[in-house]
Amino acid sequence: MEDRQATGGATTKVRVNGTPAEATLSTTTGGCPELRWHCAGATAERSLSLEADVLGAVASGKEVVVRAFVADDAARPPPCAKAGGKRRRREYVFEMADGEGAAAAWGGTLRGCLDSFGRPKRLFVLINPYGGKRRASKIYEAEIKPLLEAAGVEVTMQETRYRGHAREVASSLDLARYDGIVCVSGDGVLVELVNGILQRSDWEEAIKMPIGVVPAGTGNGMAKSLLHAASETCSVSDAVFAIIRGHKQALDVCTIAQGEKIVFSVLSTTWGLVADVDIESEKYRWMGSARFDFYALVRIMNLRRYRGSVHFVPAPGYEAYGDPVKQSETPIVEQNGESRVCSYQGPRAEFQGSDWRSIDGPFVGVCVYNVPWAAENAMAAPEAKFSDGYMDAVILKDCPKADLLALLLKMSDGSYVKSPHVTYLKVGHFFPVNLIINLQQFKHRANLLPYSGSSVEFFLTSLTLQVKSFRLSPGQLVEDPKRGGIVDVDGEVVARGEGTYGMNQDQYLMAYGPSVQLTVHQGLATVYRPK
Ligand SMILES: Nc1ncnc2c1ncn2[C@@H]1O[C@H](COP(=O)(O)OP(=O)(O)OP(=O)(O)O)[C@@H](O)[C@H]1O
Repeated sequence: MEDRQATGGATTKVRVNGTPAEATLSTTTGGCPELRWHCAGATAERSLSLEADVLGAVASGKEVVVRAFVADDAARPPPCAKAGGKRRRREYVFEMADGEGAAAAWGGTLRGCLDSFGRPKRLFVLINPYGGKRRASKIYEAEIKPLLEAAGVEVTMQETRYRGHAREVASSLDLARYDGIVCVSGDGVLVELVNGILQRSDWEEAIKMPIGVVPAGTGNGMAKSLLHAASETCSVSDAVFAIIRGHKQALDVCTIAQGEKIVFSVLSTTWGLVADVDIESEKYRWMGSARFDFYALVRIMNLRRYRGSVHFVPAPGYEAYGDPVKQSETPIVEQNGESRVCSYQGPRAEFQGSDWRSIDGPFVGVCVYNVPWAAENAMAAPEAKFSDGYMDAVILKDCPKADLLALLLKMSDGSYVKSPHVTYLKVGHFFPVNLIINLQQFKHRANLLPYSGSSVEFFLTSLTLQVKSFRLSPGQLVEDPKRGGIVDVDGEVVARGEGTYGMNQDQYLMAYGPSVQLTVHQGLATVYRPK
């Protein structure tokens, strides 16, 4: 009888938080299990979707405690009503009129249901206490830990102690002990994590580990992109709830290589205005995310234009952009990672025979994006998709300052890409497997490009060897030919020219000059998404 009630949706007498009610636990309603109850004297029925509203449940004696995370406490029509607004934790205590046996049956059914959703049970949580306004540890204690505890998730927590620590941890973590890894940070720790995983000898298995991002940094572009795509707010609690629910999303990973030097990217590669703002605004970190707006204004008022050119193989539908490149000038690039077999080296790619197009500078900036949001308040690439195997390129040529200021104001909803000053395209092409790319030959050709003593090249490939390519040949400032720019990958400087801010502070991974090759591996990584 009790079992039938639990699984078949029959109604049973209960007290809900002390109020007499009739309740139904239905696990069969259109594949969307739910808990409904009608309190005596109430006009409306209440309901909880186990998948979308419930964190966890425990039975004890005659009671079943259901821990929920819901938008409001008002009645919502079943089944599986969509919650809206800010979610809060609620606890509902169901005291079963039929006693302990009924409570145990409900408890078992609820746990069985929640288990069937494939939610993570053991998480490794990385916290960057230095990121953003340096509040990540407090946010963890106040907002994240209580939600994970309510969901019964076993947590191993580690604070990052220095730059590069997340990468080190990811490169040696015993992944068999966890169902997922969570970054409580900005995008920087996420990128380090992906890089650390891909440098492991077991990278092929390791990169399947789902990664969660909780916004606690300055930029938070990945968290915003994931939450916005599901019409959720970019809040800590919504991000944590998404991780608890355990839905997954494939994510493209770009490999950027210069000879033996390799870095992996999940967000963006930028050169010119955006890179300058990202890197040079570091000195205003205390402002929080306002530093980007403030410093963008400074840079627009003192606008820099960079000589250079871009070459690309357009995705279907974007073939009309730029000028055709003669077949004889098409770059041929070689990639040979076979000598280094112990970590991920990026997919093989070939671009021979592609219909290359080109755009010549000077440029205010050139950006290539993997996800729509570059930061919480900047929708840089509105058409970008998480795992389409394409990169979205935004090219900004010379533009009056007043128009640039207007564009800045339109960054928040992505409408800036409609400006006549902005060229927005997807770059891509399809190629067969097993290709050989002659990097040396390409380097030679790069020297023939206008303005380019230097050349940076991006090649984008998918797992199924859909190949997309974009070549950037960054040159010197128009206003100061002795001064170069910055090539920024996911917020880190990978190459910088002479005379740039912060020059000589660090060893940079790549030289501002020789070719860099970028490939996209379609859907290589996995992230938690809201639904
Ligand atoms: N304890 C620490 N001390 C100093 N730096 C750290 C520490 N832990 C992590 N980092 C570094 O902080 C950098 C920024 O991290 P994160 O992205 O989480 O924050 P953020 O505020 O969004 O930063 P950014 O604005 O650079 O994106 C990362 O490159 C990371 O390596």
